[in-house]
Amino acid sequence: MNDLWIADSFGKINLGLHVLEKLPTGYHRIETGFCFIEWSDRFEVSASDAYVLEFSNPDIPADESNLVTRAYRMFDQYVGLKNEYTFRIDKKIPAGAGLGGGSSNAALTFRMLNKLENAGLSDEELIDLSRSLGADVPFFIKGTPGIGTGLGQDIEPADIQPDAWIVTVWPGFESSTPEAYAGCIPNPEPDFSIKGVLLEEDLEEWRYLLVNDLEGPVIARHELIGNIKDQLYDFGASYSAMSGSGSTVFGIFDQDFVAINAYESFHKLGFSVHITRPGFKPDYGIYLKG
Ligand SMILES: C[C@](O)(CO)[C@H](O)COP(=O)(O)OP(=O)(O)OC[C@H]1O[C@@H](n2ccc(N)nc2=O)[C@H](O)[C@@H]1O
Ligand SMILES: Nc1ncnc2c1ncn2[C@@H]1O[C@H](COP(=O)(O)OP(=O)(O)OP(=O)(O)O)[C@@H](O)[C@H]1O
Repeated sequence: MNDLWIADSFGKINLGLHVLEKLPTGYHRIETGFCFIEWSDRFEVSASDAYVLEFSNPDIPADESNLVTRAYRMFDQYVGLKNEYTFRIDKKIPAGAGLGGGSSNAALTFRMLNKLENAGLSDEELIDLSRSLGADVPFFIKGTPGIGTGLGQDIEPADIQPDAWIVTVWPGFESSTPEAYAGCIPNPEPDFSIKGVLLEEDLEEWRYLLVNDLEGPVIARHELIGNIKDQLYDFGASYSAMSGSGSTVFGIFDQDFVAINAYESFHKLGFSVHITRPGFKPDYGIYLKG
């Protein structure tokens, strides 16, 4: 019988983001804090005669442009595949939402192929292979909360997963990453570092110190993102911000009943909303089904 392997592809949020400098390549040097959310896609993978990619959500293009296909082709090119595989993905994380769903899928594709093919590549080797696929992919391969510098791909593990509830609210539309960066004026010398605030300041202080430099220009185009942020503060969030280049907004709450009230209120309004437990640690296991 053909083995069926399952694993979860988790989303991320950015706890603050400084855009420091525009580089000659057009990319930007940044500093950001990455942590995990429980919102995840489910992968089911088995060996097959040819490569097949299927999504539960037909809106995701399952073609050569897909980050799973690009990771698959790259692994085949640089490492070599002995078998072909079918990937069935139950897609729950909204795309273009600032939650890194596509990047997380690419990272899990590398990790699954590495395991199923017994290729034995280290995380660092997988990270080097993945860099051209997206700025967020190395974080998802590393699999630990941390501070991202450079293009956001140099990850220094740090204990920054909030010991509090995270409510993530997707406003219902995509937000463009290139447009978000293009709308932002880099500041090479911010008054404080994201790392310093996340490691040294209490959660209650974050709203006065932390920023996401991409937020202003994106809110100027999408007022609803700013409204959701205000609403999360009204519901009692200790800290609220847009994640990455948007469109998702998150609120961090100290108390469970306050977080659950915010979650339920957004849910009633028809938003796609998710909640992450304090100190959440993703299960990075790849398991045989059955
Ligand atoms: C906003 C973040 O999610 C924060 O973690 C990332 O910086 C973006 O990650 P991503 O979506 O994986 O981004 P990529 O697919 O690598 O790049 C998309 C586009 O974003 C811009 N980009 C991205 C990363 C970076 N450090 N500087 C940039 O200017 C570039 O215009 C690039 O063409
Ligand atoms: N496997 C995939 N899952 C989701 N989107 C994908 C995938 N492959 C390619 N894409 C495309 O990539 C684009 C960005 O998707 P993704 O969900 O990674 O964005 P994001 O959450 O804004 O990422 P980031 O936070 O890294 O900017 C989407 O427009 C989508 O069509």
